[in-house]
Amino acid sequence: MNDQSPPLQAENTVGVSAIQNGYMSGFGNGFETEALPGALPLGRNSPQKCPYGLYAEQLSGSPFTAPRATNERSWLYRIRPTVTHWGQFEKVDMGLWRTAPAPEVDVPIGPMRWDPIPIPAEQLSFLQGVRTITTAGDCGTHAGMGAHIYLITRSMVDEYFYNADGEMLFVPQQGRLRLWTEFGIIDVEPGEIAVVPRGVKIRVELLEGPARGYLCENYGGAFTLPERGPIGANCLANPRDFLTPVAAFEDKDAPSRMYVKWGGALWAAEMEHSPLDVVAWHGNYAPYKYDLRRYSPVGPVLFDHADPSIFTVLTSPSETPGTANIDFVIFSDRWMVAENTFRPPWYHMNVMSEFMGLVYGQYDAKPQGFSPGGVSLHNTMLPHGPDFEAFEKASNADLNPHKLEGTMAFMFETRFPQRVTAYAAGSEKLQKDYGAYGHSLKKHFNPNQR
Ligand SMILES: O=C(O)Cc1cc(O)ccc1O
Ligand SMILES: [Fe+2]
Repeated sequence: MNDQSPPLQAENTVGVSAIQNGYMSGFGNGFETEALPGALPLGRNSPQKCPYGLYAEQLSGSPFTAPRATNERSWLYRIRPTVTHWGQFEKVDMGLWRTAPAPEVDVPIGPMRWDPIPIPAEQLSFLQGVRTITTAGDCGTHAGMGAHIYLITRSMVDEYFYNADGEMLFVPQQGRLRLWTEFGIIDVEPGEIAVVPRGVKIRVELLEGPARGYLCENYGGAFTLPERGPIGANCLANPRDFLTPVAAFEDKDAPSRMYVKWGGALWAAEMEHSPLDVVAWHGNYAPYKYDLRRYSPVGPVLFDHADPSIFTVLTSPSETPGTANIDFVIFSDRWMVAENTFRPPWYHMNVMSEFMGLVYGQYDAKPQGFSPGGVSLHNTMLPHGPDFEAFEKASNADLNPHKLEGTMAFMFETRFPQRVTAYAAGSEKLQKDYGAYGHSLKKHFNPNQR
């Protein structure tokens, strides 16, 4: 190796190479991976006998007949097919997890904001620790979302779960998780996200805790990368930065519990072995993770503030072009350079509804009161924008290039109005006076001075 060769990574590249031990790089690729040599049948999906005495099972995330661009399925070669895991299911308590439609309380006609929900000392597994803040659309028609906070203080042990109601986008805010999935192992921490497609079995282990984060349960079209249009072939979220785990399996016989969220209810059955028994798999329907700090934002380089859609990481499309079921949008480190421009978000009203969270740092439209771990909700066609402090500061600031640093806010934006749960409406963390933040904005109008 030549001593003069450039460093492998640019100065501001985060972490190590995309191809890390245990992950494969790319978004929506047709992957193939095996945890035992030769476990993957060659040249066909369903041989008369699979290697190692495995069972073949197809997991279809899209209708069989979906166009190629949206057709998603994987073939799993497992110790036992999922039907063998199937015991006597009983409905169990869902805790504070809610599913749309959930018209529990009247939704206030105003902005809402919550301080971070504290993580209790009590033992909470992932399933016990989900607290729904809002629901939108109708899970039964595969439209809309649930927006949740998760609080985790213990690992799931011999407990497994899959969600038939939607795919799950994890946005960790505190603590590290290991998602043991049928497809392999994903470690995820604040600054990263993980997506578990509908129907994929998992066990959530707490690597470093306690943990808190946001969870978007997407009842609609699977998250995909947004079109880049005139931006071209690069920037925003680049496909190579998405990481899907290599196959890993448990051959474990032990009294276990299988939980399934199905039709808005939680069901549980006893079983005698781990369902994370997939020795090899191939296909394009699989969980993945992504480091949000790899996102390459594109924005106004001369003047004005662009629509937040330029910061879309993933989008869940609806049947209507351009009308997302959900957009997952981030506000991450970036330079603000626009001349003669009010640089923070403008005042606006939006037909889409906006659920926001903060992973770390400060959000420029709300420098105070919106804390990491907190939530804000700006519902369909309700006015919002910078608070007094943000407005006065931005309208009087020197417009030198300025870097917003150490910040990671995000938005789950959906085409549907969001309903607040009884839990969220009754939470003592709901900021009672937030709805009136607009009142402190001053009148500056002077007809005699342009
Ligand atoms: O309301 C918000 O804070 C989110 C948001 C940010 C932005 O830059 C433009 C529009 C928008 O809704
Ligand atoms: Fe907004």
